[in-house]
Amino acid sequence: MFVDPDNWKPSPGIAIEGTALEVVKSHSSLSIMAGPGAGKTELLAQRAAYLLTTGECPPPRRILAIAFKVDAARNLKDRVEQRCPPEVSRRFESLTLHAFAKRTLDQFREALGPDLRPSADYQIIFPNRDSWLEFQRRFAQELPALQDYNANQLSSIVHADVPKFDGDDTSNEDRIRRLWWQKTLSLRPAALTFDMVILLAIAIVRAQPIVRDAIVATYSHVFLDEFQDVTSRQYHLIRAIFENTPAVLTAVGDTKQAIMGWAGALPQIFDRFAEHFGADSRKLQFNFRSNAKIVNLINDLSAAFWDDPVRTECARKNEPSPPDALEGWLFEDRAAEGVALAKFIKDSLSQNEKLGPHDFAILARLDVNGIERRLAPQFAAVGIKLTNEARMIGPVAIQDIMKEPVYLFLVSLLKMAHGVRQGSPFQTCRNILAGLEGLDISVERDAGRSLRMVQDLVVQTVELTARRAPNEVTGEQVGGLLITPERKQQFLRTYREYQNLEYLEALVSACAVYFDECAAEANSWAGVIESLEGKGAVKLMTIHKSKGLEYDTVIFVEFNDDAFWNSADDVNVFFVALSRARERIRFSLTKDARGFSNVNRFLEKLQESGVVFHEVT
Ligand SMILES: Nc1ncnc2c1ncn2[C@@H]1O[C@H](COP(=O)(O)OP(=O)(O)OP(=O)(O)O)[C@@H](O)[C@H]1O
Repeated sequence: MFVDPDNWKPSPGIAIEGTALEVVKSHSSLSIMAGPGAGKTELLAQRAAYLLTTGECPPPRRILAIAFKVDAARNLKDRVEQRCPPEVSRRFESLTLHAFAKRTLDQFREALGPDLRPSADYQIIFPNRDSWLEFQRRFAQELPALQDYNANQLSSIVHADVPKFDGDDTSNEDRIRRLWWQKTLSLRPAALTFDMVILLAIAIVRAQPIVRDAIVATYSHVFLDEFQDVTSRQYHLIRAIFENTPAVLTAVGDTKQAIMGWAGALPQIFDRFAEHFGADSRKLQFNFRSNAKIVNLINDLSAAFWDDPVRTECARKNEPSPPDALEGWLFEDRAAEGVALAKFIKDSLSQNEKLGPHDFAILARLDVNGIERRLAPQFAAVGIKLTNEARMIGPVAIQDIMKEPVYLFLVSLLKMAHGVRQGSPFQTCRNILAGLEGLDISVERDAGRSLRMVQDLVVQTVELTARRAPNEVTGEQVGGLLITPERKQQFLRTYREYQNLEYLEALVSACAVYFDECAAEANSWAGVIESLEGKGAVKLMTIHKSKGLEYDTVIFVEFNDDAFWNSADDVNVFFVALSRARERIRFSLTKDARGFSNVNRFLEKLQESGVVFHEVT
């Protein structure tokens, strides 16, 4: 049933040799540092496939993959699902640290003493500056010391640790912390920030070794993806559970893509990890993503901006790079820029039939909504759709909706109902359904059952949609048909990230709204499906959202002082954008921008590295 470790092969098209192979097969904890496109995510996916299929992670034990952002968690899960059969990938759990902490609290809440135990229906709150000032104002009489601190300081004090309810308070900070926690925990439902959830999860595993043992017994291996973005509190939870246990940890990251410094990401995290988990470190030296010209540019700029640059080698160096791989454009104003970008993409599409609109990404640091308003009409004028996938529909960004199992389930059924086979909709639908129904499709009887269930659903979808034009069917009808109340309960039980029914319902409504938007613009079901999959549109997103993704052509807009203000993260943000491109990158500047003094250092280095900036009239 298991593959012999010596006969294990990576997935087709993936070359795993040398250090990478050593990492895949490692029995000890390791940290892997590597530059962009070095295959860090792929390496974790291959290691998961290796551990699960060879029995190094034997059933019922599991792999726990923790990422620090929702997108990274989903990316990794998607890759493992693409590379392993469902009965294997089911033992791979990929979730954010927040979701993991919340799950720990939800499962073991009773282990907390009465002073710290929130009500079972607690809500997550996101206090902003005004909330802290309101707290200060309301309780100033009870605790005058509150007035000595500003909003940021109050947040730090409250989240430094769980409060002590016994013994004497030693300081004002202790008293402030205790007051906040008392007030929020005594609300019905209780109100907790995510940091409070993490602190409570730490308190549980510290106080109850049996809980810690249960978690460690579940997971033989732990992956930490995008580890450069971990904060001190998050890292504490990982230590509190896994330090000095047999769990084998694999942390991957790129210190040069650390763009969460503003959110408290820990510097020197890899050194700490080595110290606490005895983890040796490894470096990956190839860039599998970008062509030689782009890799050279990344190397040149790394040498210019960092004291400790690591040169990466282009794994594709024998392939030719396009002559126009790197260019800068300077436009008179934003209106001229919009027209030219639309024309550039339209011309590129007509010159290269292998490209689709979704191979182009427009990246900006900020204000993608404003950029969408500005560019969308100009793109529409030449027949190109632009999707701002960072736009929120209800509580979720479009790009997150697209990765949701609920959404994939709906889209796969629409695809089958309308004969679209690309992307294996049958497998997607059956795997999700098997998970929901608890069926093991490697067993013949369950395989047959899941097949019949899929067929039934396809018939229902055909009945609802086939004889009508897309804009005659609403998203609500599709959602109501396929995501019944019982099905919602199944999703809640199966996908732990769907934390409660309220969230799931908001998500289903968001899917419906997005369906309506796609249907309104398309004149065929194939067109709707293309839009639903984000295929027929050029992508517009923030650089933060582009992390972990890649595109044939990346156009970097608003490269000016509105978006770069000499923050500590500027250089890393710039590198993240640069390294998303496989074939071509464009830097687009407009003379009507506020100014270029903060980005001048990038512009100078780009020109020194051979990027030619044309004035476009
Ligand atoms: N070992 C490999 N052999 C062939 N192709 C690979 C290999 N590893 C990764 N790739 C391909 O290279 C690209 C980049 O891989 P991946 O996204 O895993 O890199 P990463 O290090 O996580 O990138 P980043 O940190 O820049 O987001 C992907 O298209 C992936 O399929």
